[in-house]
Amino acid sequence: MQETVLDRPHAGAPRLSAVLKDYYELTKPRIQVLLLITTAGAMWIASKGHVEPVLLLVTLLGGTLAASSANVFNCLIDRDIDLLMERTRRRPIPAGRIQPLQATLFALALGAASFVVLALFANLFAALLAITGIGFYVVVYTLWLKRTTTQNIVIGGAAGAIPPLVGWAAVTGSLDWSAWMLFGIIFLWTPPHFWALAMMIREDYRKAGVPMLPVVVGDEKTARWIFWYTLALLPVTLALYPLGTMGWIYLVAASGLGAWFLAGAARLLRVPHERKEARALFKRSIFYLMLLFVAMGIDSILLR
Ligand code: HEM
Ligand SMILES: CC(C)=CCC/C(C)=C/CC/C(C)=C/COP(=O)(O)OP(=O)(O)O
Repeated sequence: MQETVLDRPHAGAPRLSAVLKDYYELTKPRIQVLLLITTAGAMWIASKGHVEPVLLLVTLLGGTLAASSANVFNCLIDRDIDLLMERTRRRPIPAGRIQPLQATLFALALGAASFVVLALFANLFAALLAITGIGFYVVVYTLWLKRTTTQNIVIGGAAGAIPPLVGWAAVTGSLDWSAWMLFGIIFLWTPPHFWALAMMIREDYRKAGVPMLPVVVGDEKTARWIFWYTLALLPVTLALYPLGTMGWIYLVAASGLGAWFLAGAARLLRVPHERKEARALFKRSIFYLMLLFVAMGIDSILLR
């Protein structure tokens, strides 16, 4: 039987809660949790375990607003390819629930709010770093590299590595070697994180014409690159101990977690066509980074 408007009393005007949910969804909230953990971890290290609670809260708020702005711009620019992919076609803009103009205004407002919050309550340097993160993710990754090269996420991944710099700068007003090591950790972590996901949904990217590595070079070569990046990541994580940034608690955690992550990459190397194994590594990448930064926080609280 044909459904009528009477069957759906709110069909004409969407409920406010549904509209708010759509705007919330545009900010890609699930990714933000890990971005916040990396920002907070950096703040704990930079303050040697004594982070000021108000500064922590305003920096996390400013960081969330910045990442939200970046993600809304990404949803806006990528609405054509998002419509072609199963994973993303129900997002608010391709599904027609939010108009491009509304999304543009929302993204601009979020970016401006992040700048004001960080500049007023943390410092100008942190605010400028967050704006750089938005600019890099939107212009360098989304507008330029994503559709043109298999190295899109290697270079574009630098944007995702900026949140710990924001956290560090909020505490100290500057950046030192330790801060750049945190940047390096996320930079090297991003290819295994993302290529595992891209292997899972390679056909989606092929359909949308996005040159993600598995689409262009296949599963075997991608699994090899994942393994090499994971291997390169481990010495960088461990270097925080001899550099004196972190203590033995972190060293033990980083060694164990590193071995676990590398074992996952090695398993995928053996069965590169197994979607299940790629999914397992993608999940492992998220737990890995989360626990690594939690270990940094615990180490700085207990040993400093
Ligand atoms: C250029 C760099 C990156 C790319 C291309 C990338 C790509 C992706 C994609 C496409 C997804 C699936 C998202 C979805 O379906 O909603 C995802 C999930 C995720 N990403 Fe990344 N990512 C990058 C960097 C990062 C960074 C730096 C973090 C945090 C530190 C991060 C954290 C996450 C988390 C937590 C999820 C899982 C979300 C869920 O639970 O569904 N990603 N990533
Ligand atoms: C300091 C600051 C504001 C930094 C920005 C950090 C940031 C927003 C990182 C996000 C990384 C990410 C999820 C990329 C996915 O993009 P995609 O277009 O490949 O994903 P999609 O296919 O799910 O849209």
